[in-house]
Amino acid sequence: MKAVHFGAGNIGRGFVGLILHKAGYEVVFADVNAELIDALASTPSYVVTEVGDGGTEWTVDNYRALNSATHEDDVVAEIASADIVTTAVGPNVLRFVAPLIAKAIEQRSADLAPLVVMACENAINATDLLRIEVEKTLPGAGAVFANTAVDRIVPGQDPDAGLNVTVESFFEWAIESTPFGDSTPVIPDAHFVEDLAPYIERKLFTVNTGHATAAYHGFAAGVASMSDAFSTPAIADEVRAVLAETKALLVAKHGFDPEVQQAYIDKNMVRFANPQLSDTVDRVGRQPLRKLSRNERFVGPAAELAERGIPSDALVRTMGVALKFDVPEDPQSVELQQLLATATPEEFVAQVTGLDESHPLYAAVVSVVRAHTS
Ligand SMILES: NC(=O)c1ccc[n+]([C@@H]2O[C@H](COP(=O)([O-])OP(=O)(O)OC[C@H]3O[C@@H](n4cnc5c(N)ncnc54)[C@H](O)[C@@H]3O)[C@@H](O)[C@H]2O)c1
Ligand SMILES: O=P(O)(O)OC[C@@H](O)[C@@H](O)[C@H](O)[C@H](O)CO
Repeated sequence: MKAVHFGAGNIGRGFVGLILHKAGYEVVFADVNAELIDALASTPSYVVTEVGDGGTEWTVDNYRALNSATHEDDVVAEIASADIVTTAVGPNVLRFVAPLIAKAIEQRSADLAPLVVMACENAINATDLLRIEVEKTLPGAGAVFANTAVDRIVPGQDPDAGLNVTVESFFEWAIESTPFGDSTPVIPDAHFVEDLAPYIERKLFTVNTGHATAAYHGFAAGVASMSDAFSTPAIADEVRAVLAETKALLVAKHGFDPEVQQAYIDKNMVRFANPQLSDTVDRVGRQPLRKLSRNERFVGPAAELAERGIPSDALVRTMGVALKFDVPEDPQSVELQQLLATATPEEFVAQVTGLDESHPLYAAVVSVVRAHTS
């Protein structure tokens, strides 16, 4: 069995690559980072170290690595004969890998089972976004496209770690089952669910909303590490406040038992504060324009709460604090600061959040942007 995985970064090596390896797949990593690909291609194995309860060490081998910028045809040929193709490149990069997947589907022998395509990104229905991009060059692409929700905190790695990755011991990979019919792939560490929407929304609007809230309040308070941010009582209070709001939405929308959702929040508060994970507010707050966009972890739940007449004050307050995120190495942070300096609050809200003035959340968001810029 063979899987081609785009994005040999943190989650690629420390989560998707590991789980597919454990499931018995030969993994072909494809990435545009030449140094990383050269290192993988010349190293027969790397180690994933899990920290936290029940953590262990895994050695990943039986992989190959290809540079998808310089060896596009080779990558296409690998996908054409693979069982599965996965991505962990970031939602904004899916459009760049899609043409390779489209070419591979076109070249694929009719004797093979359909290719399984799964995007493993922090975005709602990321595989659907990938499918739309694939179908721009190959309308009606004949493959199995399955959405997934991936959860494991994999921080930026120590530069001396080489290919080895330190991750938290917790992980969850939920995959929608319906696209597979009766030929679901065997991936023992994943679980297949009929309706992914509650899983992905619970994950994104709890784990990622809470995480980003700590990152932005932490950045504003001059705190660099995520564990320090979570051990600052005022920041932990802000996280609890936003998660109380997203809980109200998840309970109302998906019918989650409030006590079960509260237990999920409490478990995540412990995960977030794991002192053995050296995670930074710069990583967790990265790409603030993506994080402040319409269907993402703040505007998404806040908009739905406003539509239901339920308060979202802590979410909106955090959006205001996110505007302070000023990290010169992060191109979206630079763009955010330029926009704040040049656009009116109304223009900023329309462009960044996609809310229009008739939306019940619009006035509150314009108001925090105005307070920030005046
Ligand atoms: N790190 C985590 O804790 C975590 C957890 C769950 C989900 N995710 C999601 O996984 C995705 C990747 O995150 P990450 O933390 O691993 O980031 P990362 O920066 O460590 O890895 C991304 C990799 O993608 C590669 N890449 C960029 N453009 C590419 C292209 N056109 N073709 C092939 N490869 C390309 C980069 O070179 C890099 O190696 C994101 O969507 C993120 O939200 C991350
Ligand atoms: O990857 P992002 O930029 O969408 O979000 C940053 C972190 O919140 C994220 O990577 C988490 O560590 C991860 O989603 C945990 O499962």
